[in-house]
Amino acid sequence: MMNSAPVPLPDPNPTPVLVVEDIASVQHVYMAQLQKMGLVPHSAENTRQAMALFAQHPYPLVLLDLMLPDGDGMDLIAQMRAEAPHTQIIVITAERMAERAVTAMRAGVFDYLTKPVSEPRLQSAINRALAQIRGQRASGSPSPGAVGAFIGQSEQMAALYDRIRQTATSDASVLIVGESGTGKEICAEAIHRLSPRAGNPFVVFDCSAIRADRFESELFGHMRGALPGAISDHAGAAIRADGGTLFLDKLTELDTALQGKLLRFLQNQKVRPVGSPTERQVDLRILSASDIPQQDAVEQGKLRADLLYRLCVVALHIPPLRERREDIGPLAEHFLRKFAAQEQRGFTTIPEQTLHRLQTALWPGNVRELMNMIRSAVILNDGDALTLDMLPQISEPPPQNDTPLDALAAFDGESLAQIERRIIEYRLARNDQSVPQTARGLQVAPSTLYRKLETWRATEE
Ligand SMILES: Nc1ncnc2c1ncn2[C@@H]1O[C@H](COP(=O)(O)OP(=O)(O)OP(=O)(O)O)[C@@H](O)[C@H]1O
Repeated sequence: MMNSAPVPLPDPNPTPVLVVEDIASVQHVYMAQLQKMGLVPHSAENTRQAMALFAQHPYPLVLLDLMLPDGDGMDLIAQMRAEAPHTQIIVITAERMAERAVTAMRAGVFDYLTKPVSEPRLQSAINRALAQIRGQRASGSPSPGAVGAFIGQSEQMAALYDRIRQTATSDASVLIVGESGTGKEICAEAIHRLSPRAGNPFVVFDCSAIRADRFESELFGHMRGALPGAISDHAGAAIRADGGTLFLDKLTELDTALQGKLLRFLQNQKVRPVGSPTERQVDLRILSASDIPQQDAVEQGKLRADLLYRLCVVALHIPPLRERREDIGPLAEHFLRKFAAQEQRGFTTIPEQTLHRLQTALWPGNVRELMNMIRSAVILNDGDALTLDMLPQISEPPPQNDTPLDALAAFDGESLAQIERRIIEYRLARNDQSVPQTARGLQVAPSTLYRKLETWRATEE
């Protein structure tokens, strides 16, 4: 019997690597080396090609020449790190200037090699970068399982990514529920990009921006002359999305009469543009989003129950940012890098004090609010560190739970139900009787409060 050494099994998911190098012979050497190491190399000759490939696939590893025919590789570093903060970049350049090496390392590159690079040196740098990538994945720290444009590895978000992956392969309708700015649109886009329809269009239909008299023309399109001002044929959202995904954003802001029309269309997916004599069958996957929990929306008369059943085969909930504070740091760092690169500012760090304040703020506008605040701080300031004085709009942290025990004595002798009622009524009074606002503050669904109010009213009658 032959006694051979065990042959390593091929890696079922080989790592794709982007090689950005304009000299064909050099590019060939790197590609051969990467293939020998069981990796999958893709090549780009210039910054334009590199960013086009990178936009399709944020490569975990990039080998990058700095002198490219259409630009400086340093700009690519900034853009790639802004798009995909966990990508490892190995610079291989003929430039020996120490200053450039320092700048590149500061910009976050993994290694800086000068040409000519020996095979063992290159192999060792690649192996170390791969170990780092594997380490990140194993430790679960930077976005191992994140989907699409999402940043954040809290337990809640990791569970959401799993559900997104599961639902992506099906053709079922998905309703995405979450407060404004939590990432419902990027969730919908991630589902589409992971689905078998990814090669076809993803079209957003913003229900809040539709005038009642334009609903059909926006959704189904119109023929020239069919409406005042219709100077040419117009393809509606349903036709533009044919074969792909139609995302109905801000669903509950659609007038309920129009919701009936939408339901009829969803039942047969037949489109007749305004003014057209003929009907056309389309093939769409429907995703939709609401910032009100679905049952509350039905109870409040903002969503027809029959439409909900059609649109919500699966419901996905995106938690508000205040319920996943561990995501705030990675998100803030991502936005800081991204906007610093975009605005050509030198920001690289968020000091502990700023981070703490970001992590304890309430963020009623969720990730969008955090993003906009960092963007404006970057535009209006410069420096290395994002200091607190650059974030004047940041809200005060919620008061600590240090209610003096004496204050609680006011509830002595009352049942838990009575105390709850007093607190709810107090908060409602402070919020001008707004149930949604009070529910947000108490971190319960508005339906919970509506039900309680109803019960109290009934017991008083
Ligand atoms: N987890 C996240 N990681 C990175 N960017 C995020 C994340 N969540 C939201 N964003 C960004 O925040 C902004 C708001 O996200 P998005 O438009 O998807 O929110 P939304 O829930 O659809 O809001 P609205 O209900 O107001 O339409 C976008 O620029 C999006 O890219």
